[in-house]
Amino acid sequence: MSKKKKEWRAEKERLLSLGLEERRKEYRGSYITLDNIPTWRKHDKSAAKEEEEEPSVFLSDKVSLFKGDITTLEVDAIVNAANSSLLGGGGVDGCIHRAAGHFLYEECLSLNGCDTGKAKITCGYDLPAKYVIHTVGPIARGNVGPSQKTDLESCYKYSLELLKENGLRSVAFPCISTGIYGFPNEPAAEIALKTVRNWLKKNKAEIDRVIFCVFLEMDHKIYKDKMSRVFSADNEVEKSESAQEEGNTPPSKKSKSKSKDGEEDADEEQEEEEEEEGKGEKETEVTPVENQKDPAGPEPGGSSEEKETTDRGSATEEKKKKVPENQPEEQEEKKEGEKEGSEEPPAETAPSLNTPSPKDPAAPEKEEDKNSVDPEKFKDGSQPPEPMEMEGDVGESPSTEAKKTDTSNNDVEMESQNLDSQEAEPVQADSSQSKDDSVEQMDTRKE
Ligand SMILES: NC(=O)c1ccc[n+]([C@H]2O[C@H](COP(=O)([O-])OP(=O)(O)OC[C@H]3O[C@@H](n4cnc5c(N)ncnc54)[C@H](O)[C@@H]3O)[C@@H](O)[C@H]2O)c1
Repeated sequence: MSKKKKEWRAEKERLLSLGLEERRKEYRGSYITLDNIPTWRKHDKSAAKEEEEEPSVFLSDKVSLFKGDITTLEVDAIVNAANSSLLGGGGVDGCIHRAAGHFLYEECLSLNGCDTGKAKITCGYDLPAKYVIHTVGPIARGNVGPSQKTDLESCYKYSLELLKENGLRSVAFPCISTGIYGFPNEPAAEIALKTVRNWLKKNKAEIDRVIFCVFLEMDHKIYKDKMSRVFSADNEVEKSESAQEEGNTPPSKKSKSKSKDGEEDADEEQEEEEEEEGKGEKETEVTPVENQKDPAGPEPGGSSEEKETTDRGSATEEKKKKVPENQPEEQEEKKEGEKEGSEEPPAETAPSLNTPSPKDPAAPEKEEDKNSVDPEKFKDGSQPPEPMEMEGDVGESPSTEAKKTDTSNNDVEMESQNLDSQEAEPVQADSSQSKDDSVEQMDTRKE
């Protein structure tokens, strides 16, 4: 086994054996603990009078909206909006690779890429997150067809299933595909929220928190608006179902039609009702904990910010199944008549460049919302991840301008990687990479 392979594997094993406080000494930057990120329902409660704590049956107690840098979140896993090479790039992908350190790149190198709509898991290394789940969103370039929708939904589902399979309890998602891949923000948020809600309905006991981590003010507004409907505590499915079971709540005004769309119609009707109930403004203001580089570690019984989060070490220890190594997998047999959208993207025609994550090409500021990393927090001399230069949309830069509207993911991705290769010293092109190598960890475990 080469020295490099030994290094990342040894480092992964060492880090995953540490308890929470030990791990905190390894974080590169500041971090925000889970208990400092209020659940969506807590907002309602802070608006209304405090109710006594009771075990919540609400899905809105399982989700949060957070605006800021995903690399600061101390959760079991953060999701990376990666490209099919898994070898870094720009946007949130570049940010995560920079904050995690070079071991992340080394482990990703061993994964042999990832197909669109699928997901793979690695250690988080220098990140406050224990793991990184890398998923590859669809390239939409502003237009959304059925296959893009299916692929984006699949990113969330595969990531959540990987989380569950590895006994992890908290996860943060960025706005997958809405940056350089050009998936329109509003429909992407709709897909993200509904997919997570539908998954949570069936897996409530398996997870403590899903954080929607937005970076742009535009996404913050979209998610606030939609979450006030999709996860409004007054309209939780459990509450209405249990109330109806007790027979003390009339069925909703519009009976939930079980049309061929089944849940879809019911959800839409429920949303119309919720719409009439208005929208609440929800703000999430949390202050990151300065990185605990002090070998003495935080003072025992430190401020609430240093308060033990759910001790991920023990909680995860109890629940954790050993994170399976990413094993190369047999090429999935293509099933006859597979429905559109679940088609595997065509194998990459050209070799992918195993390019170390390039520095982000300077890109015009996309939104008034600046990088949410506040220099104040790093006055102790620790370095924040390099400020994210928002990447222009693929459509904005002539070199990656799609030549036709139905360019497949691979062409556009290759264009953006070519863009990279102009930036970074190209590594030996790995022409051996083929779709056969692409690995779906989750299916491995199912077998
Ligand atoms: N030159 C390149 O290869 C290149 C350039 C730019 C982006 N990328 C990246 O973009 C492709 C994926 O496109 P995408 O639209 O799914 O991802 P993306 O372009 O990273 O955008 C996804 C979302 O993440 C947001 N975001 C950016 N930084 C952070 C952060 N620190 N914390 C939380 N959210 C953040 C961003 O505002 C957007 O809403 C991949 O190739 C990936 O490498 C690559």
